[in-house]
Amino acid sequence: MAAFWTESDFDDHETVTLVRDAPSGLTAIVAIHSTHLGPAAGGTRFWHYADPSLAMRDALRLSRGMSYKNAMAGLPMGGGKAVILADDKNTKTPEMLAAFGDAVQALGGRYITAEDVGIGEADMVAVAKRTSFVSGLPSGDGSAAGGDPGPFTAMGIYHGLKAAVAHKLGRDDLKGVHVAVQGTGSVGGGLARLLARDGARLTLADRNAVRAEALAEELGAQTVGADVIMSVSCDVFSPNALGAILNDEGVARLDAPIVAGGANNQLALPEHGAALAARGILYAPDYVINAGGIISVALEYLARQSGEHCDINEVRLRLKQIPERLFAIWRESDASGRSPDEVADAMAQKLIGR
Ligand SMILES: NC(=O)c1ccc[n+]([C@@H]2O[C@H](COP(=O)([O-])OP(=O)(O)OC[C@H]3O[C@@H](n4cnc5c(N)ncnc54)[C@H](O)[C@@H]3O)[C@@H](O)[C@H]2O)c1
Repeated sequence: MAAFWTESDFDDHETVTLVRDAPSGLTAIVAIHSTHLGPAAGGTRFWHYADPSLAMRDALRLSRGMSYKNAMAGLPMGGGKAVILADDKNTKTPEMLAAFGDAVQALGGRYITAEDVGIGEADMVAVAKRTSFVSGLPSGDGSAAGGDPGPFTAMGIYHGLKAAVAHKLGRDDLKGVHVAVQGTGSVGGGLARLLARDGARLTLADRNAVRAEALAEELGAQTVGADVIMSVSCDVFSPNALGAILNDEGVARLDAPIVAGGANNQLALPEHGAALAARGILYAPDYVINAGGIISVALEYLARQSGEHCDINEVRLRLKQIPERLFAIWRESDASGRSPDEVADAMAQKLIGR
């Protein structure tokens, strides 16, 4: 693999910091893609990578995604992302989190961190002991936004999925609309509960079959194996597990007129957005539909900085605006013939001055 600084993912970043703390064993990358709209906000991923260059690539792609996501969500935040390189036993210690907090503090507020895959609320509380540039902290009595972003992400996807059904199928409700949900974790599980409440017909799959079956029993849904969920004949395929599932094979397997779900980086390559459009499948760009979590953590952070309480109703209001952005993208896509992901990227790049 070429040196990371020659990679195309690298060269549109403002700064990329490699953090090493020998006493704690911490190795981390903090990628700041853009601070054009405000401090770079984006979570910290804790993951074991077979090759460190894959960690760099992940950080770079995810931080650029955060710039686009924050801009399209109308937040006064730029985009960044941190990756902590875990060992093969996923050893995570308080010393490591403290050293990571010190590294975030040393960036002086250019990067604001939060939870991501492998990092939970308790970890953020540990990081917050060393830096104030943290969000996603527990919200206490539930009257304020903040804490685990998963439920807010799920709520935003629910609104966006309804918008997709209205745009593509001309339906204002979800009664009997068949949704195939890939991944029933924090986001997919929360989404499935909201869809069930509206009378949607659900087919669920998770690599952890026990988890999918328990949720199916609770909601009166069906389950299928994780290897076949993408081929289920349905109205909406909702990816809420892994990225890069919309590759040549994945796009060919789909038997649904809509793809609307929360997984980050769903398109394996940009050309797969065009491949979906060529098949007549409506795509809800991932970073637009899954912005609910960052909306919550960003508003929590901004409120805390000004010594205020973040009103959960303000977050709910902003989540309800996700459909407006999607409709604008789809209208532009219909008018121009460009795929929705291409339209969304162009809108986001304009917003961040690129
Ligand atoms: N949590 C958030 O607020 C948030 C925000 C934006 C985007 N996302 C993205 O949404 C996705 C899900 O996040 P989450 O927080 O729900 O994670 P999670 O770990 O709670 O849930 C993910 C679920 O997917 C399952 N899974 C993994 N591989 C699978 C496969 N091949 N087939 C079926 N199921 C599989 C896992 O077993 C797990 O149950 C991720 O791509 C994440 O990056 C999450």
